Amino acid sequence: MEEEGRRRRGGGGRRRKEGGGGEDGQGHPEVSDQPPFLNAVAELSLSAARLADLQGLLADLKQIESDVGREPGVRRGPRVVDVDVVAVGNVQLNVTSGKYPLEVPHALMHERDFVLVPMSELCPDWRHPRLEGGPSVRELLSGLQLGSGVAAPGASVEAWPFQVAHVLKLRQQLELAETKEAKAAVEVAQALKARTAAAQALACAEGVTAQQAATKGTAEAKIFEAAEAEAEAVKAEAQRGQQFDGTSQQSHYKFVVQIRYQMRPVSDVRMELLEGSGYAATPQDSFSDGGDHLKLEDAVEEAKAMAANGAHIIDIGGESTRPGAAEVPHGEEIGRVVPVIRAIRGEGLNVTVSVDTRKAVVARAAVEAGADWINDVSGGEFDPDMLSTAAELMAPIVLMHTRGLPENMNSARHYESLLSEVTEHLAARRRAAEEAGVPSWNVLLDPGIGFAKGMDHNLQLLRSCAALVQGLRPSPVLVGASRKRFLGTILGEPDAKRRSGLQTRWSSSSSSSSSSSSSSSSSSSSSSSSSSSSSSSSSSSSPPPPGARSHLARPACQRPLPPVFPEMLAS
Ligand SMILES: Nc1ncnc2c1ncn2[C@@H]1O[C@H](COP(=O)(O)OP(=O)(O)OP(=O)(O)O)[C@@H](O)[C@H]1O
Ligand SMILES: Nc1nc2c(c(=O)[nH]1)N=C(CO)CN2
Repeated sequence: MEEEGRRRRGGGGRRRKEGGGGEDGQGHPEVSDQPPFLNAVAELSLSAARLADLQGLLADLKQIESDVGREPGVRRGPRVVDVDVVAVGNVQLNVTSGKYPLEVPHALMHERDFVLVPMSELCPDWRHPRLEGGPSVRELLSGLQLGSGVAAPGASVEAWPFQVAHVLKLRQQLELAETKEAKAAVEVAQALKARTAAAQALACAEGVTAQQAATKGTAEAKIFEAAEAEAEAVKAEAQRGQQFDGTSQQSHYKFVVQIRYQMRPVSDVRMELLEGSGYAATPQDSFSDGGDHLKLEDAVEEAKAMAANGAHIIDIGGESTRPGAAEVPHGEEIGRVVPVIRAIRGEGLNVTVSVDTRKAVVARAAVEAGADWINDVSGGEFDPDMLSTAAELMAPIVLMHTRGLPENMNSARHYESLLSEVTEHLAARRRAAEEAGVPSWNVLLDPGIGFAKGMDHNLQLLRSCAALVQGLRPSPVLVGASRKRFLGTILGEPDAKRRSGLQTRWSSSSSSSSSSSSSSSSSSSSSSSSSSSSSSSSSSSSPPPPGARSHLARPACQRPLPPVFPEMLAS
């Protein structure tokens, strides 16, 4: 009761933020170790029928949560979406029976900064009908210590997590609708649209384009469609001149709904193998395709085979990044990559097409030809126009860690503290990208395995993937390790083409630690190097190559999902 009494006096005495640990005031432990949420509130007007059946309304909200993909889990724990009724005008309700008990206003709304901050923009003068003195949202907020990640209204946008800034931006862009109700409904739709930003980040992490994500009937697409339908319905009702709250005092029965989307759990951000990193339109220059892909048709066939074998990302490069490689003039580079990108796009393959280039003009030509994202091994440092070009193209960009140029990077391998130097460098590159106008959700970071790094550095970075992901959150982290030289050293396989077997082993969950790569069966064929050999090789029973370490052979990757490196390599 004491607890309850304190809670009901308002925000002044209690200073808690979700995720702060302890209990939540309702006997549910807070789950502090979870990814951040995108928080929004929206105000809608209720129809008379809805007002008479608020539990039915809650049931519908629960249905939306489930449609979006929420599954039963730990109370207050990670959830992809949470839609709560915050308040309904000055209604006070506490129904404890039924499938969905309902307390209105929401029992904890007055002590949640993530509710009060957005609410203070929407309806700062709404008064809590149950708390002593009927404090307004403004007053409740002023008595509350803000948690990190939530800024006071009016604070600079930089202080906000990017998701919230995005919601704000959308709100500013709102057109004035004819009626208050329609405006509110459109606003919900707009706020939900903010999710597309997150969708894009997820799409990057999952190796699909945002466009594909939106057309795939994903959670994001569904909720957005639902919100738009709602907006249309309310608009239509408004046009018919109906009242929505069943009373003549519409503003009393505004219904405030809180919508929280949880960002993808960081531990779940998948480390993509940069499939096909050796797949270049430049046979003489490519670091590991051995000159197999001279012809466009071969390149397309290879791309098809890779996609069929579960590749999520196909990286097209027209300039080798191998140590010592020389620069290719940009016109020539464009001539190498653009036809391949066009041809692959023409095949309609469900893969992310990445263009591996350090040059802005090449990136532009490639994106215009259909590439989904830019992969810049110089982290945007080689060409001063790269980051602004990515911003202008609204293209996601992979920023990789390296030092110097491919010509001299091998002489820049001294690190005092590898992990922190790589992490700090990447964080600085991300800041530079943001300053150039690239939204942070369009940035992917890559530690650059093999770039200004020796064998031990590579292994240390791979073992530290979890720390990298943690240190670089919330950006997706991408790792390209397939067929690199250090793997050949470990496996005793100097021929890059034959190293594809390592990937095969990773991807073959049924293989035992002693089963080996059989890329030899296909590596001599011009159209089946790289990951295309994986399906044929899983049946192999040839002995492990000399020097193969059993821990690397641990099966982990279940196609089509790519492996998570930390799980794979941490011993
Ligand atoms: N105003 C309200 N809005 C939403 N749910 C409510 C409300 N009042 C009571 N509930 C009840 O709370 C229960 C748990 O809600 P939910 O599953 O959204 O919890 P949660 O997401 O873990 O926590 P919360 O929503 O409090 O952040 C539901 O079964 C619902 O019936
Ligand atoms: N982002 C990224 N791009 C690459 C990488 C890599 O590891 N990461 N490796 C390559 C071949 O050495 C070529 N391109």
